Amino acid sequence: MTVIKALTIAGSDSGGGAGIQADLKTFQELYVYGMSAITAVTAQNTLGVQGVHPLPARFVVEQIDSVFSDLRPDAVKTGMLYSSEIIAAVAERISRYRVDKLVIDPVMIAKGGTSLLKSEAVEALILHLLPLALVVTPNIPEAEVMTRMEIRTIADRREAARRLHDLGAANVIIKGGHDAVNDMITDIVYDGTSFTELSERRVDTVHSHGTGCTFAAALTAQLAKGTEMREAASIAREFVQAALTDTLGIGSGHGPTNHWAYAKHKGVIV
Ligand SMILES: Nc1ncnc2c1ncn2[C@@H]1O[C@H](COP(=O)(O)OP(=O)(O)OP(=O)(O)O)[C@@H](O)[C@H]1O
Ligand SMILES: Cc1ncc(CO)c(N)n1
Repeated sequence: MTVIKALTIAGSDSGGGAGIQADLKTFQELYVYGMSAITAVTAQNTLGVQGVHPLPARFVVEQIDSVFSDLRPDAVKTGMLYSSEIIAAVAERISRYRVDKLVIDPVMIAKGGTSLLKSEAVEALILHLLPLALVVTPNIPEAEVMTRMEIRTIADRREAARRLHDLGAANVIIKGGHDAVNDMITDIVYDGTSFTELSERRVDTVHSHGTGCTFAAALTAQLAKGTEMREAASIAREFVQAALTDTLGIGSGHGPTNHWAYAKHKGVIV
């Protein structure tokens, strides 16, 4: 049996719904062996983020080196990176290890409003990391910050995707979860040539903590297996839709999505 492996470089969410925990659960559900390099530890639950404690950049690098020197991953995902020091260090290692399947989820702000990326680090993310991306997966506010444009319509999303591609990301997926207007939620996938729209019915739930991490982790798992970009994005979309629909209903705030739901509904592992 060939074991497919993926590495997530991200922050820890003590509540288990987002960050490293969401990534590893998602990898596991999709039969990918999960590994982690933790950038920051958050004290977090369904009510919000109570504390953030970043790790030194050199210790993030030490974790990455430990993984690569022994367990070469088939794909790498980044999530919360917190500072420009951590971003520069991660980018250097991604280049050094010639990672060709890098998924960047440009995590900036938690749902309750806590910053997970210092504002000074946005430029570093764009300059150092974006050019290394096989795919970047911003939500609408993150895409607005990175492109410095306002995104209202699907045409705006396409323009933002073109700009992020021009900044160096080979593929761009702009997620539509923050579109409060429509009953359908549309993610757009841009490969530098053509656009694909992934539309699903909006799930009306407060239990949506970690959707972004879960989407990018499912995408990473599929890319690690060799699935092509559009198909991988479509499976990731399906994974999140199931995780939002078959809700766990735990916690008294914005609860986690259900990482078991996809396999349960499919009955088989893809
Ligand atoms: N209410 C919803 N119903 C259906 N799909 C949703 C809903 N909210 C988000 N999604 C989907 O979940 C994925 C993540 O999208 P979203 O825009 O919420 O990312 P995000 O803001 O980065 O997530 P997070 O809140 O974890 O930071 C996308 O595939 C999006 O289409
Ligand atoms: C650690 C961590 N990463 C990402 C997110 C975004 O959902 C979060 N809330 N916490």
